Amino acid sequence: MTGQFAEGALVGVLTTQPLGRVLDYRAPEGGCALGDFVEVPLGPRRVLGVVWGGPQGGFDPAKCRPIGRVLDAPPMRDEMRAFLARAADYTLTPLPAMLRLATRAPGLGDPPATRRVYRLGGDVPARATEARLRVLDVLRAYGGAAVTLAELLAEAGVGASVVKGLVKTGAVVEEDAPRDLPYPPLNPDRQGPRLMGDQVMAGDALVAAVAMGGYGTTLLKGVTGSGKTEVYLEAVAECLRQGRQALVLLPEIALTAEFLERVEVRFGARPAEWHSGVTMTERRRLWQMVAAGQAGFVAGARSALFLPFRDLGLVVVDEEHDTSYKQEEGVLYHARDMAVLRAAIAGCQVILASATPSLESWANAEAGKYTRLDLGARFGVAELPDMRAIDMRGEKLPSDRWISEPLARAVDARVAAGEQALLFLNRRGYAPVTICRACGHQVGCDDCDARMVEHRFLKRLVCHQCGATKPMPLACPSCKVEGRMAPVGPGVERLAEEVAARFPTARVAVLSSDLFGSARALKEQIGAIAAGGADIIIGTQIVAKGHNFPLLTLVGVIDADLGLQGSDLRAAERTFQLMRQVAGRAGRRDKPGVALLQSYQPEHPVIRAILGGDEEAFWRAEADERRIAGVPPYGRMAGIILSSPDVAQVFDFGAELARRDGPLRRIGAQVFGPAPAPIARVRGRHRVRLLVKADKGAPLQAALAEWVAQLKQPANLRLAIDIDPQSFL
Ligand SMILES: Nc1ncnc2c1ncn2[C@@H]1O[C@H](COP(=O)(O)OP(=O)(O)OP(=O)(O)O)[C@@H](O)[C@H]1O
Ligand SMILES: [Zn+2]
Repeated sequence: MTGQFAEGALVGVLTTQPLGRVLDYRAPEGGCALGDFVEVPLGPRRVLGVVWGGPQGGFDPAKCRPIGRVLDAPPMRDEMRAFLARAADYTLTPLPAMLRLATRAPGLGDPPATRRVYRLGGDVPARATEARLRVLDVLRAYGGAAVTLAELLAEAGVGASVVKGLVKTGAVVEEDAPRDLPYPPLNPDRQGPRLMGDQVMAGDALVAAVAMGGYGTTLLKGVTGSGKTEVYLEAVAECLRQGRQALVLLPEIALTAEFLERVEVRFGARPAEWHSGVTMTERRRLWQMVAAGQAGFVAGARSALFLPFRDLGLVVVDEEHDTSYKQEEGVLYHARDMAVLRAAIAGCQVILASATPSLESWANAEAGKYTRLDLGARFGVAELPDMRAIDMRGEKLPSDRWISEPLARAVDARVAAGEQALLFLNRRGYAPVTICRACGHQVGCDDCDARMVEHRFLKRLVCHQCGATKPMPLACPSCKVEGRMAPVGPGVERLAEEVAARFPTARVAVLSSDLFGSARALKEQIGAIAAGGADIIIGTQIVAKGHNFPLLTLVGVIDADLGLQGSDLRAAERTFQLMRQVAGRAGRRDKPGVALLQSYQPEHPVIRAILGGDEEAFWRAEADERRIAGVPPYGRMAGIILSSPDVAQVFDFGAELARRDGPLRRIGAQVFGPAPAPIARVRGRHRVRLLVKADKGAPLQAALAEWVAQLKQPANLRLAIDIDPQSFL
């Protein structure tokens, strides 16, 4: 049988250690097979690996050590190995780093067993100390889910004795639960909402594609509130009927309960969840069940793409334009692109859903590579919001106020009518800049080339680059004059002050990722707002991401010009997407909605396009510009980010790279730079960027690999290659 290695035979093992190559070992007693998860000795340690193929050679066979043991986990399938290898090639990532993404669950090889877990009991403790209440709060937040002691202690911030005390009183139940229970099955044949209008045709087309099997990508473009979710859930239903597995990627799965609830209504059970907020116990269970084919439907963050599906039949990338699909640290990959790659290898369907697709996907549909389905109207009686600009040049606001009179009056009217208004400002914290009124000094981060942002809620200044914080200085750090430090510009916290003063009787909620201790708390707040728990919502971009606030009828954008500054090639596209998404939160039920955009340049072509609503015209114009400039999606790019504590070294290395551009020139590619990165220093490391541009068909990765391999990197210099960069910071 292929893939079987008899005891003592040489085999190649890929480990998760950063060694850059596959190592040879001897098959253990009983032999091993291709794809087996194994534990191998590496120096004094034992590390996780996968049997990757035959021996690599180049080692003294006499010195090859035997594999420690074959783990009791379903072997990695050929398809997954091919996916990791292709993704590694595409992103120029070493394979061990890819394998780490695919093994992010604890205790992979542990035999099925029980573990001690804790959950809420019935009794109320007689003595309710603050620590005890915290424990109960955490357990309540997890609903019925069981939690390990370590997780419980960490989340509640208490000692083990507190939990043990609660177990004695009966308020907390301690039990041995079997690990890795299968997920409740979903019933695809339950009656879902009946599709209407355009939805019928789109749903039928998607169901047919899934039923036929094989690879294909569909761009499901539907205006906000058109029911894209209901439509793609029909494709999920068909996938489940076929007995295959479906994966839905969502940008903020940790934040929204609504999606899970809708799935439960449709299929009678919730999907399995995979994201950073999921407990380790649940992660392990999900990983195992996905591999065993006993989790039919997974809803997850981008990293769910690396789960070991046994029979993947459908991948949905919801809000496919969302910038969070690009991982900007560690392995630099775009989940949308990797979803398409994975599906092509697995032979399954992909649905990219959005009201405002990325230009990449739009162009792929234009070129006929993707099928395109359109939902042109909102579901039911709901209509798209009326969008208008408020010309801020005529408003003459004092420097510490940001809400214009027309917007304030509109808010008043909505609140008086018992409806909700959303004020959108994409800036966390209280004020983006703290300045000394005596000397003009702006408070910066000690380790980064960035200004510190005041967060009044935290009572600290925070660096949004490295996370460092410091107290607000009383005296200016530069001129030492006291009492003259002042905030400049608005963040959501400062806007909340203005709102409280201007609308004293309204109930105000601020939604910003940093104002909540956990994703769970933020999720609860979003649910409470949807249920009518606030009159005025102030939010950063997290409110733009696919939430349904049924009572919301007015969206006010505080600064519609914010994203238009800067030279990012996607500035226009991003602003267009964000504005139309935020506006799309208004008027999703029976009452019509309005979106008011405060702008100092209402005649700017992008603002005009946003208001005009002719989306196809906008994409066509944007596409033409990019085509002429030869930039993505009509040309290829790679960003090279060099960083080092030594500023001269990093510039010298960059200059040397630029000089030795032979491998790039051979494929007709050009290199620009080196230039200081827009954020020229982070965590004490100086950052320099180069940009490589090539024609669409050019073999960019191979040339890049050859190019950077010409130079030996100094030990303290880091080089990252960002294929198809989304960020240029
Ligand atoms: N066929 C239908 N029957 C009943 N309700 C529907 C139907 N289609 C859509 N809806 C409802 O309309 C609302 C909007 O649908 P949905 O959230 O799927 O839209 P969307 O296109 O994903 O919007 P967005 O892009 O703004 O996130 C939801 O409350 C949904 O339950
Ligand atoms: Zn910093």
